[in-house]
Amino acid sequence: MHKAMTMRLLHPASICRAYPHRLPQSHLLPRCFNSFSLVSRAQHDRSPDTASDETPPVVDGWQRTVDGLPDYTAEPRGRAKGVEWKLRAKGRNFVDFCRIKVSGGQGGDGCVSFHREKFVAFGQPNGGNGGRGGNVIFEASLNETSLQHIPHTAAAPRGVHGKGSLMHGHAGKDLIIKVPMGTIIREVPSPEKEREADDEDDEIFHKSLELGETEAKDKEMSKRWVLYPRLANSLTALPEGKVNYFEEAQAWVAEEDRIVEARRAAMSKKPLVLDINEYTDDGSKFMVGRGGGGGYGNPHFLTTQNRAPKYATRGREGQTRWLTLELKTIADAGLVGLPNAGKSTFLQAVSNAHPAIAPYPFTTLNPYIGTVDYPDSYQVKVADIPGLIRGAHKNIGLGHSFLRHVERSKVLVYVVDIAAEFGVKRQVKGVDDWTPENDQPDAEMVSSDEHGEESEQQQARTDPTEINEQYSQPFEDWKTLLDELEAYQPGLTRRPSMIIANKADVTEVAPKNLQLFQKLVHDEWAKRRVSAAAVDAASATVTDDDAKFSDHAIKIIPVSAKYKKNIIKVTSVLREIVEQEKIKELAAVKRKELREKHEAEDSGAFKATRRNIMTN
Ligand SMILES: Nc1nc2c(ncn2[C@@H]2O[C@H](COP(=O)(O)OP(=O)(O)OP(=O)(O)O)[C@@H](O)[C@H]2O)c(=O)[nH]1
Ligand SMILES: [Mg+2]
Repeated sequence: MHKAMTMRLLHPASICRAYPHRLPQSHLLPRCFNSFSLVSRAQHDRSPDTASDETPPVVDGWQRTVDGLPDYTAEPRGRAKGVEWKLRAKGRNFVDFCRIKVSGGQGGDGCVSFHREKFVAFGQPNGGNGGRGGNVIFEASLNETSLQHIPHTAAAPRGVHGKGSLMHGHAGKDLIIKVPMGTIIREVPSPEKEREADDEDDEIFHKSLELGETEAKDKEMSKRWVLYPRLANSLTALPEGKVNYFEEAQAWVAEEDRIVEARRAAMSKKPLVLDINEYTDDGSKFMVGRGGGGGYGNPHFLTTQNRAPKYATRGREGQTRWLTLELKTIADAGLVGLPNAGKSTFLQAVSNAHPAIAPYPFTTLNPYIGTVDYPDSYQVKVADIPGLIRGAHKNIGLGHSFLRHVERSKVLVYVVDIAAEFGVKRQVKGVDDWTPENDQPDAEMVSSDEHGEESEQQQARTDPTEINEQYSQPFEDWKTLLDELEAYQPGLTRRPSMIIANKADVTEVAPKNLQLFQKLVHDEWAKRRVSAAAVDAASATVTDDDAKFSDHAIKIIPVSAKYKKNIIKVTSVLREIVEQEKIKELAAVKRKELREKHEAEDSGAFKATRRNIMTN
């Protein structure tokens, strides 16, 4: 009985080793645990109850037909839950935004100690200083691609306390956290709630203890000072005529504290903002949490009058900051398109990347970067992002926060499915089933104009191609993309752009669609440029080159990403635009550097004159 109970508690692997003769034939399989599960599954398959079950058994992820063959018409289990599961943002292991609390390590405490030796009655003070606390440092790294590894709190280790015989404590080790290129670090105010809760906790603690006045004073003192045993008693009962050197030392330390506080306040006047961009070198380091200084050992307070100081200071607290980290991928071109437009297929066709490609929406969940290699070793980085859908700015679909990954791209590449037809491609189950019918206007609008809404709905139910010959589904898709980009960041669509009319191999509809699409796009682009120029002229504030509307006409290139047709043309056009933009950007950077240099020179001259005036 006892043996049987023990067996039940044992891990299957250990049972394998302990009782090999009790196992079925399958114990010869390499892993015991697998053998058990296989046996149980085999038994399950054989049992008559299971055979009569209404739902067919699932093996290797595929449902089985009545004959026991895999039913390839049914979706595999994992995939069936795909879209809904993804929409709930489950299973995402890519993090592009996070908040972190960094705190530098506290300094080590100084030590109170005196030299002890035979025949030396009163040895000199020899307590060592404490080591400084470790710093929290961010290091720009090309090897990181996500913020997943960033901890919620990062505290550097504290400095080691000083010891007797003048042994200084060593400094705490710096905590180095690698952050990917393209990360923007911003300091944010510390959450108020937490601070209040902390204060309350302290108060409750003090009240519960009901500390007496002297006890509370001692407690306060021990936060800053390390005192020799029974020093406090000797100070209170100081004989007349004796000087209290401890008060003198307290005044020095208070003065130093004031200076340190003032310096810290001056340094933290402006909240920290760091941009680790493409001009940052790999391995560059940025200190974000400074460690506190170490405490002084008692020799620090030695004077000609006071030969035996019996006090040392504690280490200072490290700097604490709350930071947000936002990763904005750096690429030369960003692919923007509806789900299933073929963005990932295009990336695979032009670059060395192998993103996931499948005929269901939101295959791509995380940005993916591919590099297009040209014969002369020139490279263009292209970022593939999840698909955008109408209403993404209202958090429909996967939302639009992932657009931060094309925000820094020099060129926007719209990928449009040129074979799209009204009501055909929108019947994909899940998210992509938007039609003009279920795009209901806002509740306020409904109440204000009920009759108008009715007639609008009636119109929307019919096929727009029947009413309007100029209706083009690819054009509507492209406009959706523009609207969503503008909703994310006004002015983003002014960037240099090109359009890839993908799926041009679908010859039944693509050529007809392309003609109408080209005409409509060119008209719309011209209209946008004119209105943008008018807005710029009205507001004289637009001086930045980036904010101006891109000066070239938008190019539309028919492509078949799946069959790799017209790829050379599209990559050469892409390179042309990227090169132009790089030249412009470089010129802007040089201008900025020159301006900064002049400013520095001017301020230097001013300082020199001031010094001259002071010395004269
Ligand atoms: N006929 C044809 N099919 C294509 C072409 N390009 C892509 N497809 C198909 O379109 C489907 C979707 O392709 P993806 O590359 O996954 O589309 P995506 O835009 O990355 O989609 P999401 O990642 O969901 O946003 C796949 O079944 C592709 O085989 C093309 O040029 N011609
Ligand atoms: Mg994709």
